Amino acid sequence: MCSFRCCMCNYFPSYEFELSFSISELCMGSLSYPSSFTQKICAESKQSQKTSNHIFDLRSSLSSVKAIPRNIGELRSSDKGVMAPEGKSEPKLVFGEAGYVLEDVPHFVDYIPSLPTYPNPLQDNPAYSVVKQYFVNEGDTVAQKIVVHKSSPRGTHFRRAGPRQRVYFESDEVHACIVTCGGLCPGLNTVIREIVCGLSHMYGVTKILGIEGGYKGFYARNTIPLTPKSVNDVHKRGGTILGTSRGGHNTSKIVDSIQDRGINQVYIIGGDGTQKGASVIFEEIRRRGLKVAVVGIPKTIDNDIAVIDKSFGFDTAVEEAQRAINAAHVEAESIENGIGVVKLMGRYSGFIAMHATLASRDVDCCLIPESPFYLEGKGGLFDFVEKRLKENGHMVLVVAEGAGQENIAESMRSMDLEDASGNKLLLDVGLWLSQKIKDHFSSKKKKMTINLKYIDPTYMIRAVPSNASDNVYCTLLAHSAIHGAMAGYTGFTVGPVNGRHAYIPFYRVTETQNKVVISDRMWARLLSSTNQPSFLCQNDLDGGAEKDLTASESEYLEGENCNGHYVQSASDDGVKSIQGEN
Ligand SMILES: Nc1ncnc2c1ncn2[C@@H]1O[C@H](COP(=O)(O)OP(=O)(O)OP(=O)(O)O)[C@@H](O)[C@H]1O
Ligand SMILES: O=P(O)(O)OC[C@H]1O[C@](O)(CO)[C@@H](O)[C@@H]1O
Ligand SMILES: [Mg+2]
Repeated sequence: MCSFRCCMCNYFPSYEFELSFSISELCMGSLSYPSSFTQKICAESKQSQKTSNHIFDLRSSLSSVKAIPRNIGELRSSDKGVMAPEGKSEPKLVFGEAGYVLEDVPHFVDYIPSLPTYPNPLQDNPAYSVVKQYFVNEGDTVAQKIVVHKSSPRGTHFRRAGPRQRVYFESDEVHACIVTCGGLCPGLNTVIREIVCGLSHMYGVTKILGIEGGYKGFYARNTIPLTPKSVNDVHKRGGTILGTSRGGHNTSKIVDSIQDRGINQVYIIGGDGTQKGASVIFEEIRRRGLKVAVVGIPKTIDNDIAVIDKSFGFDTAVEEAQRAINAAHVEAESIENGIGVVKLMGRYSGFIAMHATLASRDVDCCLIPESPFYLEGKGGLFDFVEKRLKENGHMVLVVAEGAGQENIAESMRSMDLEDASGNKLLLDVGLWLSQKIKDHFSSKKKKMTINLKYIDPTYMIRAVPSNASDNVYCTLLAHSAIHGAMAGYTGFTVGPVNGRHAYIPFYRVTETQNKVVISDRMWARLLSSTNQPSFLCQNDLDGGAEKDLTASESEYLEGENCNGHYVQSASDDGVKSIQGEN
């Protein structure tokens, strides 16, 4: 016998359901396929003249599932979770009323039946026991889209992050590890610190290992024991105390190492590549049937991770960029026809450059990868530089490192090199642009004296410690990650969606990258603040036909998004769903 509560309306049947289905149906099909188990339950509720269309969340009643007198030993190997034919687990979708969809994250019970649960030790923690309703309701979900119309479907939701009433680990059973991968980012040490302190102070965990040097550290480097004492002031330092790397993701060696060391919670901090790696590790762990939670904490200075509002360290980087822009401005305005050029990070997206420009107000022109630009001719960059110099006597130009890569490749031999993770190595747009501007103004035709200073603070803006607001954000991320792992969730990335922390399945944050949408209001704000040309209609300005946009150019023009970025939805119709707020 087992009882359920509807996760939409809290409907709680006054009778208990006879469990006429097998435990494998329960563990496999129910949450993923509403057409199977959920409908079965709804049919039961109809029979008893109760309201229909309830969505029953089995998690809330899994402790009672344990008590079902069916033998777990009956499980066949095919019962170990919902696996797609190629061995990859399928998305867990729960459908509700009015177009509600929950894109749920995996849970141990999906592939390990009959796990015991324990009361959450937080209920006895003096710091938390005073908090009214500290535990989140099992059915709480976070909407991906918050700007809606009367008739809009309710749309995609993610499971709300936070502590649960019951946990799937006893404190002394937990053996956690933390690894940092990819490039540096302000706040890495804060996240490490808060995972260690959170596990220790909230859940009484004592065994926490740091994996040195990124993914390859699992099988090729030493580990460091981490304690609240050893990480006490690491948040004051930039970088990562664990070290990081690119490349070296050997799934079976990594999972062997996890298994051999008896690790059962893996916290993986990194960008899109890292989250892809974490997803593969999760799949292998699930295939082996291990009770190991794999949790991703999204990190990237570029702020291009899909679904989440913002990545940690981004604010710090934008703030640090102000120092370089200020220096460029001081240099430029102190000399006749002074031009300050500042290169900022942003491999495929221009968020840092866009925000740093908007924050500064000293910038005359911002160039980003999403907005192609041209140098010569009417409406081109040279024209604009000359105009600004004539108007103001100086100018500041901010360029994201990924901008204008096609222009550079056209004028010099591109070598198409990649780093160890397969990311394209960029040509130095700052140097190239500075040289082009110098050449243009010193040409016989122009003969205009300019004084150009090129500042390249790219690594400086990501090597600093995180600022106060990023520190708070890192704490929330770490805590949400811990609560999720303790509650038995796995295979997820944690992050804020419209301000609420949520558990997001790996595939949603890795299937696409956020980009600045140049037809959006945020980019329009930048254009109106700098009063720079949009560089979109060279042919128009030259009196020719409208410029044919390439596929990638038109992608950046699609949709309206007030935060200036798009997220491609996983919906079948392929329509881009826009997240953001005014
Ligand atoms: N598709 C993938 N499958 C498995 N592992 C991957 C994949 N892509 C990247 N990785 C691994 O993830 C780690 C980090 O990847 P990458 O160097 O691309 O940085 P990132 O996490 O994207 O961070 P950032 O680019 O913001 O610095 C590397 O060790 C790399 O081998
Ligand atoms: O650390 P590396 O390998 O030099 O890579 C630099 C890249 O990493 C990032 O900081 C994050 O992806 C990018 O902005 C930059 O292009
Ligand atoms: Mg990356």
